[in-house]
Amino acid sequence: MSSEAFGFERSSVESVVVPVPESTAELAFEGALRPRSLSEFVGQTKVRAQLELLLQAAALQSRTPDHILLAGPPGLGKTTLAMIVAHESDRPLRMSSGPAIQHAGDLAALLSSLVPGEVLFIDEIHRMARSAEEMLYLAMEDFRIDIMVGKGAGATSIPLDLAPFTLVGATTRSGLLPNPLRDRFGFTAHLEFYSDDELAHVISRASRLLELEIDSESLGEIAGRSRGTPRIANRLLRRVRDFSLVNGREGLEAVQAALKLYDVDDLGLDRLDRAVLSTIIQQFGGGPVGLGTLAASVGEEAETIESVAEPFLVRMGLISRTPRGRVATRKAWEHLGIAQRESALFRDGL
Ligand SMILES: Nc1ncnc2c1ncn2[C@@H]1O[C@H](COP(=O)(O)OP(=O)(O)OP(=O)(O)O)[C@@H](O)[C@H]1O
Repeated sequence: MSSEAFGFERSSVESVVVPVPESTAELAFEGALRPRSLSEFVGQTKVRAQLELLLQAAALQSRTPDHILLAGPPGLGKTTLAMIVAHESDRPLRMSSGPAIQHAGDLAALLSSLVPGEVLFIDEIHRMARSAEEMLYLAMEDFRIDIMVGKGAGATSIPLDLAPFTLVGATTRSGLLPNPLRDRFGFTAHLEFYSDDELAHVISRASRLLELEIDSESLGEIAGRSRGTPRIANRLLRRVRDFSLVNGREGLEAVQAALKLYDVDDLGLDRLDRAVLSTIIQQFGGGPVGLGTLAASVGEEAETIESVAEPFLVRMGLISRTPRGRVATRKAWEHLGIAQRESALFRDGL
């Protein structure tokens, strides 16, 4: 639409600078870098092969692919894979999320408007309302739902046939899904953290798309601090690009300076990770400390700590989850440069 259509002249438009909120810019950046096919999707070799087979089998039998559950920490490519499933099977994609489905009616409206063969992506499916979950069981199994009309003794249920669809659910907390829901997915993909080599590949692909030149040392440095997560790798690349643009500095030295400025340490720990570690060590003598108490002390949601910080800290061997709570390991004390206190836990080998 032209600027004139809005009732002002082009020259006046050009002089107005409308700031784009950072989150919008980040989202656009993320979208631009999303692989569109399984062959462009880096790493997760096993999951890719499993998905490929599932999609090919469905295509050979001219049916909708089985329902797919994608489980794993944030930023590993669940949304990207859902888009790829739709793209590779040449089907339309509808996107929703658990928090947006707070009543069975929300889900009924969504399901009844699907076109035949559509891929329905529900992100954070573990956060869907319980009443909607129950409706989803029948929908996934028989492509049918029962709609309740009226209340109390006079209530009746009217069955409604749905168009066949493929549900792709994503969750960072597969343990929170009730078994009947989990069992109705034909395939569950557990996404793993990426190796540094795979992340270097992700960053090199993103640099090519952004027409940025980057040497292999810098690639390795960003990859090593990306916490096994492509989203973080792309985000750090963006910060490094900004730093180089503004300061006119390039190469490994610029990468290190940029990441230092943004508080990303050499293991890739960010502010939240370090807050979790230092709280366990400094306020709770290294632990054990329960998740709720830890979250309150750090000033974060327990879910954020459990799904965002903890999987990486456990994977790095910086914290252990014990029946009595979270414990900082010897490596965590060393990493924060705090002298260890001899405790029974260390004697137990933690
Ligand atoms: N295997 C991959 N190869 C290349 N890029 C990837 C890959 N996985 C993820 N990415 C990039 O990382 C970004 C984040 O991925 P995505 O949004 O799919 O993660 P997610 O698991 O859905 O995260 P969340 O759980 O927070 O929704 C995307 O922009 C995409 O470009």
